[in-house]
Amino acid sequence: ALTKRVTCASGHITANAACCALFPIVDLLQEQLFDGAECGEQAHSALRLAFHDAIGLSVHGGNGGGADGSILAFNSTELQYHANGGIDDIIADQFPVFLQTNLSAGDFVHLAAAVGTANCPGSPRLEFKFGRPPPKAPAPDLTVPESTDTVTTILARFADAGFSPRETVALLSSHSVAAADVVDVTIPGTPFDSTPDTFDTQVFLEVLLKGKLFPGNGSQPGEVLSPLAGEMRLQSDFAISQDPRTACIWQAMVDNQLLMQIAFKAAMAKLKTLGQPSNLIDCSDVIPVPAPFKTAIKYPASFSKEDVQIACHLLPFPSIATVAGPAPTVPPVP
Ligand code: HEM
Ligand SMILES: [Ca+2]
Ligand SMILES: [Ca+2]
Repeated sequence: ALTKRVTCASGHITANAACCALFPIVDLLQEQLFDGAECGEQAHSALRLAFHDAIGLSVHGGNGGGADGSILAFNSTELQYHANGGIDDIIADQFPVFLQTNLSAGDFVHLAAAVGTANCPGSPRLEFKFGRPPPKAPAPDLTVPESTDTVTTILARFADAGFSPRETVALLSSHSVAAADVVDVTIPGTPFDSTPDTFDTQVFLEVLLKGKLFPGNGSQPGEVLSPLAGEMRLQSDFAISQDPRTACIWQAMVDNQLLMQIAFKAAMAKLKTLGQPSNLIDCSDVIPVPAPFKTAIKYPASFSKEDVQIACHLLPFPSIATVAGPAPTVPPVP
């Protein structure tokens, strides 16, 4: 089959001339938002922002415009919602960059998420579709799930936005490049796995390890015992890992980088276009190619299969090596 190719004035090659305008914006994002293509806090938060924007939609209608950038354009409303705690920082970082572009808020938020995620080694190269119209109104409150919610509530909210339990677990791969600032405000930047700068399956393993401690100021709402000093475990991640509706999907991700990449990429493609016109232009080739995850995941030092709270008995548990030495303390994301 013939693939259409356009060479932009800048020399970049893309599938559609309309995408040429995006290459300089990708460079702008890398320089001004992502500290020169890092998988750091801004990249993590740009991904979270895309989720909190897009999930504001119901397939039954009347619940917001989905992936429309409403969270950026109507931030004074949406930032008041409890579930958007901590989102103020990335809005403040993105807004001045957004104003230097002529993109719609939706295109900006979802381009930034794809570029930021690409900075994380091991991530799939996410799609980017171009041409979202400006958002019409803020999303209503209570569309974003919270870590205090039950699995039933969470799966019902995702289903209402069009996602199956399998897609929901796939989207939670994002917690491999993630940290919490507001779950326990005494320990900002506390990651959900020991490798928050790598998009690996470490989070699916570590959430299954026996909990021992709370990393900061005791037990907070939406937090449960973590296996490692310096690591935060969300109650919702743990509950989803143990629930019969999701446990085997969760466990299947452990040490299966390719499955995670394929499932996350597909679910994100859906998320990033929720509620948007079907005639968006495919500009996926403006997204940088992520570095590969070259090694294998390991148990953190001192852990082994003995410590895994296996909740799926239909699948064999993969055989995984252990890092040598004493149990680590996971450093915060700076
Ligand atoms: C059951 C659904 C989910 C719940 C309850 C949940 C909850 C949370 C919470 C409580 C935090 C920490 C916020 C803070 O204290 O600063 C967080 C961070 C994060 N979440 Fe989720 N989340 C869910 C699903 C998702 C999805 C679907 C995505 C993306 C596709 C996502 C991406 C992220 C990222 C990247 C961060 C880290 C942000 C940063 O490090 O700045 N989450 N999530
Ligand atoms: Ca929205
Ligand atoms: Ca990780």
